[in-house]
Amino acid sequence: MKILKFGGKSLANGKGIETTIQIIKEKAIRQERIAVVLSARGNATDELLEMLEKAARKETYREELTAFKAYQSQIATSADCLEEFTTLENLLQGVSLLGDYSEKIKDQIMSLGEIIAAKLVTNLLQKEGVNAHFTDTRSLIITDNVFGNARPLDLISRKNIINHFKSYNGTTVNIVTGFIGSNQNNETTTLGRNGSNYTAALLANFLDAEELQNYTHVDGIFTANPDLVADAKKIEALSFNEANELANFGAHILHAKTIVPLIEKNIPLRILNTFNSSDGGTIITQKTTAKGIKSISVLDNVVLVNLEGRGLLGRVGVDARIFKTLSENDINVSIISQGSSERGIGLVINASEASKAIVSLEREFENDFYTKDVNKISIIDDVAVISIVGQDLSEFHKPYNALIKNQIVPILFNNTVSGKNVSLVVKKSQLHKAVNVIHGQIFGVSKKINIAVFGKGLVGGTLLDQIVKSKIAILDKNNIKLNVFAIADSQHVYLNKNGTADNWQDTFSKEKVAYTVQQIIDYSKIHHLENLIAVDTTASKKFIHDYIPLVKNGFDLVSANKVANTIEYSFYQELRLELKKHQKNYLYETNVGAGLPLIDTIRLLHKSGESIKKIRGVFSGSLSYLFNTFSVEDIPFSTVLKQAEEKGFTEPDAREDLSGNDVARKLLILARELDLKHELSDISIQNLLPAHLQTISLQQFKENISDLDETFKHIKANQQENNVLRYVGDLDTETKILEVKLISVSSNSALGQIKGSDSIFEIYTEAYKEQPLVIQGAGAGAAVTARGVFGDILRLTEKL
Ligand SMILES: NC(=O)C1=CN([C@@H]2O[C@H](COP(=O)(O)OP(=O)(O)OC[C@H]3O[C@@H](n4cnc5c(N)ncnc54)[C@H](OP(=O)(O)O)[C@@H]3O)[C@@H](O)[C@H]2O)C=CC1
Ligand SMILES: N[C@@H](CC=O)C(=O)O
Repeated sequence: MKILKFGGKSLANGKGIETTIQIIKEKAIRQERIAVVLSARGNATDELLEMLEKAARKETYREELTAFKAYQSQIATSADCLEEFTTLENLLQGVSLLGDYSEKIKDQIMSLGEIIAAKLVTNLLQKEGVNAHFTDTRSLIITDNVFGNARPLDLISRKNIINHFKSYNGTTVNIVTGFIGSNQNNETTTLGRNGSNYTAALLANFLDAEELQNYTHVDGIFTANPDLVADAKKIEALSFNEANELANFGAHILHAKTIVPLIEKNIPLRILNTFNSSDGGTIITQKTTAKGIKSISVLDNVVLVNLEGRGLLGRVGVDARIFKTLSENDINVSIISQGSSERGIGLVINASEASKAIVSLEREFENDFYTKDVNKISIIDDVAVISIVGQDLSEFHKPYNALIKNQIVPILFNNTVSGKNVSLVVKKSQLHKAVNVIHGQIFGVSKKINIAVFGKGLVGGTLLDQIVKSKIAILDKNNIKLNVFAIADSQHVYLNKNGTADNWQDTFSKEKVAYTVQQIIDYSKIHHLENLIAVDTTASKKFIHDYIPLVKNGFDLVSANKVANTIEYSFYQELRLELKKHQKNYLYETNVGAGLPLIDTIRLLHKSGESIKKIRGVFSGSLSYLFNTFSVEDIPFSTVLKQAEEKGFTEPDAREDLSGNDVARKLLILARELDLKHELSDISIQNLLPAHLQTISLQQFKENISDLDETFKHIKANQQENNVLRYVGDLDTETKILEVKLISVSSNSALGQIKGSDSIFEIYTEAYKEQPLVIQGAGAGAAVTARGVFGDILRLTEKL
């Protein structure tokens, strides 16, 4: 025989009840031997409780009662539930008159949900030609007198069930009320939390069933709650021991008491989805998988009780008093944590028992308050427990580090000595994000990186296209899901927590909204986005002031914008202090040499103690292109400048290049990498712009760029033969002189031979004294720069 158990959602009006009837009917037609245990339908249990509470408060419950009756009789009007409805009315009336109720009355009312469900389903099945028999467990499962959480008396209940199933056998399908029983005085009792599952497990045990099939509204047991973790995966099989661990830590389908009767007789439990009959569900047996399973479960209706006191140190019996008090008040403790200093103890209990716990503990420790041995008993109520079942401490550093990187600092953590289980208490507001971070780390399903791109111009736009093109390959190869949740320009943002579409330009123009950076930060919080990166592909002097707020709110930074590294040194320092404080990273490899690996190389040499004496070369890709081309071709300077702009080599305002400012910024960035505390004003800069072009608007400048032609024609003509023009930077760490200027060099020299938009950096160090270390290559351009920014993002993903 198989025991089938259907939960409330499977029995709700509409698709639920229709599918359930179909499943039972098909099995009956195939002459499978089955018995069916039912919960109350839909939200009946909650509705009954609500009506009871209202009646006890002497409030009207009429509307709810009418709705309850209408809902319950909607599917089978001919079914005779009149008796139950009348009983319900009478009981509620009595409670309303008294303004109170006993646990006994409560059990009578709560039992009606299951009785009505079993009567209606029996009726529907009979109409379909199934030989269904309504089986009221109040006459079979005999319990003790603990109303609300009654314990079945094994021998008599077993005998009753066996006898009943002997009488009603063959083609009979017994439709059994879950959750309820009666005491030896024939008074209705209920079996407490998970009561219907418990009834099904008892039946399976008493009848030596070959399997218990628990029909729910989910496909089985998952690696985490799919409502919280989109990447959660179904677990195909697990052992009773593992199920027990999960049961203890929030997997509601698997209450420990429902597993014990199955373990006793080695009866497999299969969790199935009524609404997805093709899925095989999760099977739970004695067999342990070689690797062991891992699953994350959550308890979010808990509080943390904290008992603190200096006088607790070394005192014998304090813990015993705490637990005695709690147990006398029927309060279950799920997690305990005590420091070796013994100055405090933290306990996790059910939220509903918080007040009771505080009152009873305060009473117990009343004298200790006077003697000041105990100074505080407090409750932290906005907490949740995340348990990683199947996890021991040997690999716990991975999820733990990931939590810290995401600014989630667990309030408490605890592991089991035997078995594998680590539990963390976190703030409830951080629960969603924390579960996703842990899940990503443990299952390596894919690490989701949530990216906000500020600046969607030449570089930012190219970066977004590169991400669109490569994200699937990165997911396949590196298990990293790049999720661009925000794209912003100076005025608008397009936000989507699930990532922007591949045609991001269209979506941006259709769905953009005005924004502040704080709103983007808030959005990331509301949607619990983890592993946050803010990418700055603007040239904005304003946006860099949002770096610190972003860092404080959990963002790592990647920037192509040089401004943050080149404004006053005090900001440079402050930013780094905040980064350190919040354990965040800031990568800006493209600040000097676009996609060339320059900053990393300099940093590595410097860190390793190699003394860098001098860095010189052509730092600017755009100026390189300008002078490489202008020196060898007979065309006006303004024409080459336009070409450089069109090729994306220049700054958004090319005067940043021609003024020498951009090269100076690069020099300053390198100097600061070498711990020189220079300011931009310390650099000697040769400005190539005539005064009248410096102060006009960008538009006016573009209209007047031919004003540059005569000057540069003259400079070019006044060189020695075979010489070419190069705009160079020179950083001398010994003299501490930093200068950028236009020079004329032999076309045969190293500087004279560079082509296109190539930058060249000659690095002179202790080891590279005579022959410098040379890094050369494209020093500007949207594609190489975006690739460099992308490289920084990927480098960060390894750290997250
Ligand atoms: N080109 C190259 O070879 C290299 C460039 N870089 C750097 O890359 C950066 C981007 O250059 P590029 O793409 O050419 O510039 P663009 O002018 O093409 O694009 C700049 C983008 O930034 C946006 N923006 C401006 N201010 C803000 C703000 N406060 N908040 C959000 N977005 C803002 C602009 O929006 P809006 O249109 O609304 O103004 C625009 O979308 C620069 O800092 C540059 O120095 C670095 C290395 C090499
Ligand atoms: N305008 C800059 C672009 C990169 O920083 C340059 O030409 O190097």
